[in-house]
Amino acid sequence: MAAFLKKPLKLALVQLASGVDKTANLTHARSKVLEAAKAGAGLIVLPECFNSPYGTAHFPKYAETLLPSPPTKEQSPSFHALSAIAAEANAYLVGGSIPELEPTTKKYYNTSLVFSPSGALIGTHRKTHLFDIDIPGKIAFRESDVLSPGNQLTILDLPEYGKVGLAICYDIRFPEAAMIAARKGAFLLLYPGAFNTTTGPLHWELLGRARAVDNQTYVGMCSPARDMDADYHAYGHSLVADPGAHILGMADEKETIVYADLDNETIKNIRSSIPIYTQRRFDLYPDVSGEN
Ligand SMILES: O=C(O)CCC(=O)C(=O)O
Repeated sequence: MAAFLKKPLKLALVQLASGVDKTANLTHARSKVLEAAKAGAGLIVLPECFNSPYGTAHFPKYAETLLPSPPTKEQSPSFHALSAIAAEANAYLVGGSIPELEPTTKKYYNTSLVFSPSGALIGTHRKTHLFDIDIPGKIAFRESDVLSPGNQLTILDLPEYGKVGLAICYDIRFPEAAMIAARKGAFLLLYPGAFNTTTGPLHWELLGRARAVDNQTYVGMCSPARDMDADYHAYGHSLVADPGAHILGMADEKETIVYADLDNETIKNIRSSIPIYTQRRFDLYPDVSGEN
């Protein structure tokens, strides 16, 4: 069986406590990422909207311009901060997400930026499924009032380790993209995400373990810490599930770093004991084969 994960990897999910001050948030993110790197993490993840409050009212105020790439420091302080932090940490860094303003179309996106240990941009993901829900009496949210959806699935290639599927928060509810990333050889599916105190207890862990068991890959979900002074209360509970859907580590709602050691053996073992990879009937469902 092919090695999906070329060598063991320590993953770190930084459940960051952020406030309204972007510069302070970036400085704080740096210290937590360096802490994770010092603990041996080779891949470090920040949450969705890690340097701003989460919410439609906040997206335009905090949006940065990323195109044409590379942006100037004035256009995107977060791009430059993340690049420098990745290089200083000497680790892969997933800059959870930031609100992005596309300068030509004037559209806003919820965009993740990924940097290599040398500080080079190696991938971006614009959230493809926007968080538009209405649970009467509980929570109504319409990202699409402000944001536009991205139109591409994202699979990162980390040369030393292997492939990682990347998507953002509500994207996790759509198993098709996860399945395609797994079929293309991803060992890990990563979701920076800010669930809330209604859907979080109901679905957060369930969805993480479901994507893991569907695909027999590792899954990492990285939330902001909960801020009761903010208008949106993130669920927290950043977690890592293994390819057998065991929880390797999970936070509560406070700021912390969740670590997990990932290896190829675990993927191989689960795939040989429950061999759904060789039992699939793509003749019955060719459109989810990942071959298209
Ligand atoms: O799917 C959910 O319940 C929450 C999603 C969310 O908070 C988001 O996409 O930002």
